Amino acid sequence: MKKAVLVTGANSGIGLALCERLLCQDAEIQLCLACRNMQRAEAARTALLVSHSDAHITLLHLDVGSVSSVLKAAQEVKMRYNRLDSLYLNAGIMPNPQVDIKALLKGLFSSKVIHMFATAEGLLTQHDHVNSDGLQEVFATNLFGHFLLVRELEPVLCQPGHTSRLIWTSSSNARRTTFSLSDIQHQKGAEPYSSSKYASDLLSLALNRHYNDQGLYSSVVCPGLVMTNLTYGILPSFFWTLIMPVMWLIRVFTNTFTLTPYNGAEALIWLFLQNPESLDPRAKYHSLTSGFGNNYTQPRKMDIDEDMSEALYEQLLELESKVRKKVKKEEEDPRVHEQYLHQTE
Ligand SMILES: NC(=O)C1=CN([C@@H]2O[C@H](COP(=O)(O)OP(=O)(O)OC[C@H]3O[C@@H](n4cnc5c(N)ncnc54)[C@H](OP(=O)(O)O)[C@@H]3O)[C@@H](O)[C@H]2O)C=CC1
Ligand SMILES: CC(C)CCC[C@@H](C)[C@H]1CC[C@H]2C3=C(CC[C@]12C)[C@@]1(C)CCC(=O)C[C@@H]1CC3
Repeated sequence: MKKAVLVTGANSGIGLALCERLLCQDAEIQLCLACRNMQRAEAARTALLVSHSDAHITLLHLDVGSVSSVLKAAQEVKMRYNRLDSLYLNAGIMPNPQVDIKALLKGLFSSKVIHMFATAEGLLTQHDHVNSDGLQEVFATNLFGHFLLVRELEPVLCQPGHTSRLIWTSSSNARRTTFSLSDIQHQKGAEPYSSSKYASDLLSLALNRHYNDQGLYSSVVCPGLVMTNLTYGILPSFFWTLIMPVMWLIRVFTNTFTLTPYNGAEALIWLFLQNPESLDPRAKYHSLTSGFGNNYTQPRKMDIDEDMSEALYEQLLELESKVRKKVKKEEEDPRVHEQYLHQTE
């Protein structure tokens, strides 16, 4: 039976490299690229077909940061597939990032320099905003849209007698101190990216608790520091190219500077090849690249606890029920959405 695999944010960076590597692993898979921009999705499909001309690759329009788009895309997936074997929750954003140069210089001369390069702790802030659903954009894209997608796809992910897997692209930037159960959308702080990634670590644990008995398993991955559109939004690409030799040197000490999307996709591919039942729900699987350029995957325990993950899960269920009610009302009377937008302004 051909495996069906769906990848969100598949048109560039780690998502696209993952698709390429999945096709190298198993040329028979039915691969679905779920993207918000269909032109970029088509370009990615064309690029993949150059090296895998017989591959079965379909496109799906999905803006994971929009509730209505997620619901529509999920309907489409349920029509196309009886079962999904793997769902990669990879799409992600880091809007308006700012590097704290002072903290970077200070960190360079401290004993925590390696930790700083591996996690970016204390180095990065972002400016987030409210989207048209009235949600914080980073939370909506990196976490909530994906949560809603999983919930909607339950019938194709939880098939009797089969196991399916969810694989979240999290980050080493995920930090407990940036996340709060009293502000899960991170409306108040300046580190929405870190908060959303920490929330995905917590959510993965909760999903395992609630869905393992239905054959659905969830894991989280850290791809390391990878040169993609996301990192080119932090510093311009010419700067990264200029300091590439410095980064190769840093890689000798941390192994987390995977640098290329191919290397960054290592743990995502490794998980695809494992029996999901054998995986540790409390581990984050890191893509690592040695100083000699060899790739490997390493599980590391996450700083998460069951109570916090359950509390987040309950809040997400509540929010899900609210947005579903709103969508239903809007379907009945489109003016409700306009009123709602005025209220959130
Ligand atoms: N690069 C790095 O160093 C690291 C990245 N990550 C994570 O890896 C994942 C992939 O990012 P990366 O490859 O680096 O960056 P890219 O910007 O190259 O890829 C992000 C992908 O997500 C898509 N995307 C963004 N917003 C949406 C949306 N609303 N709906 C659908 N798709 C969307 C983008 O589409 P579009 O082209 O239309 O913008 C793009 O395809 C992210 O979750 C990121 O947080 C984690 C750790 C380190
Ligand atoms: C000499 C250079 C290596 C200086 C670069 C300093 C910083 C811009 C980077 C150091 C650690 C990096 C990092 C990320 C972004 C760029 C750095 C802050 C991420 C936050 C990118 C997205 C992630 O999910 C995790 C990365 C951790 C490390």
